[in-house]
Order: sequence, then structure tokens, then C-alpha cells
Amino acid sequence: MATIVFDLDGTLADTSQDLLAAANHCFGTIGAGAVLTLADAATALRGGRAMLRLGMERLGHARGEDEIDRLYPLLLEAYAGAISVHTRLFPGAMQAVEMLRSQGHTVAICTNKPEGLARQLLTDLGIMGDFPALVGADTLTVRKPDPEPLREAVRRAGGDPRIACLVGDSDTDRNTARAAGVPSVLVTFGPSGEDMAALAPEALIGHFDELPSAVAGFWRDADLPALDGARGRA
Ligand SMILES: O=C(O)COP(=O)(O)O
Ligand SMILES: [Mg+2]
Repeated sequence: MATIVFDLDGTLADTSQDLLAAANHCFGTIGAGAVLTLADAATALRGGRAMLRLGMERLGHARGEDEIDRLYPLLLEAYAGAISVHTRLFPGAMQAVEMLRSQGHTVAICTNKPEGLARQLLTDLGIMGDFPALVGADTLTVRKPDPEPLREAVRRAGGDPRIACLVGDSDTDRNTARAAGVPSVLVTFGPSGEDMAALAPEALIGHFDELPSAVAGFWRDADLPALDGARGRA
């Protein structure tokens, strides 16, 4: 059986509103108003630095990167203080996890959120105990799209990194899976949904209830390179 690894932001949960609020708190400390709006959800799901960069651009800050470095810890602090106010799991996420586990698969999380914040969020959402392994941005010295955090998440869950897939919502997730030599599933229900097909993942899902059959296809279809590689070396 395989290890199904999930990205967190934009995949398991819509974290965009709480991320945007934390970024706007930072802009407030430099005298700006709410620089980002709900229309910036896609940027929010790319993480704190991406939000600060967009805000700095809008504010016309010349020394943007220095300011981003200075504001980033403030953003993390603000976010930690209100991490689960608006954040919700996407429909069917945990039912899909339950189904996959009942089929004998193992699950894990690989996120570019700092590990502590990811743990805090999963605990608030009441699902920390459902994931035997979690690798965050600072768990190792490298983060996605380096393949190592994905492989490490699989190993920590007790699985074989060659028999795994990554469920995500971004080019980063697609590239991470590709670098690890395993299939990816990209979700199309987020704010960047229409861009996902162009990334040519092995599967696209518009709802979590499509995930178990998408995953089953990976290890049923003998033509998949990742499968051949995994079997060839096993
Ligand atoms: O916080 C980020 O940079 C993105 O987090 P994710 O990897 O869970 O989508
Ligand atoms: Mg994501």
C-alpha cells in the first residue's frame, strides 16, 4: 500500500483568510491599511513572504526585500495568534483520508508552513492525530520543491518513498513530486484551480471524493514511470 502525502495550505484547508489577516496586521504596523483583500487568496496560499512581497509592491516600497525580512517574524507572530479563526478544511478532506486509511494506505503531511504552525493549525482543526507524520518548511534544511521533505514525510509515516504520491495545489507541489519520482494529484477547487491542468499532474481532482479512485489508478496502471521505477528497484 502507498503513502498519500498531503500539502496543507490550499489543499487540506483553506487558510487564506487568516493568512491575509496576518499580512494586513503587518502592513498596519508600517502605517498602511488593509493592503491585501480576499481577491489575493491565491497569493496567500503561496505563503507569508509571497503576501508581503505583493503588499510591498502595491505600497511602492523600494527596499522591499529588507522590509519583508523585517516583517516576516511579525507576520508569523500575528498568524500564530489567530491561525484558525476563518480556516476550514475543504469539503470531504477527512472523509477521503479515512477512506484511504481504510484501504490500507498511510497518510502524511508535507507543507512549506513552519512545522510548529502546521502542528498548531492541525491541532486546532482537531486532525493532528489523523496524520502519523508531518514535515514542515523548517523540519529539514531544505523545503519543497526539494524532494527530500516529501521523502522524509513518507519515511516518518513508515512508508516507502518510491510508493507514494503528493496531493497539492501548486507548481511547487507538482515539482516536488516530479523531483521525487512519484505522481502528484492537484486540486482544482482552490483560487488557482484553473491553472492546475497546465501543470500536467498525473491526476486532477475537483472534490476530495475523487481522491481514492485517482490514487488507486496510480498503482493499477503499469505504464506509470513512477510505478515501474518503484517495482524495478523493489
Ligand atoms: O506556507 C506556504 O508557503 C505554503 O504552504 P503549503 O506548502 O502547505 O501549501
Ligand atoms: Mg499549498
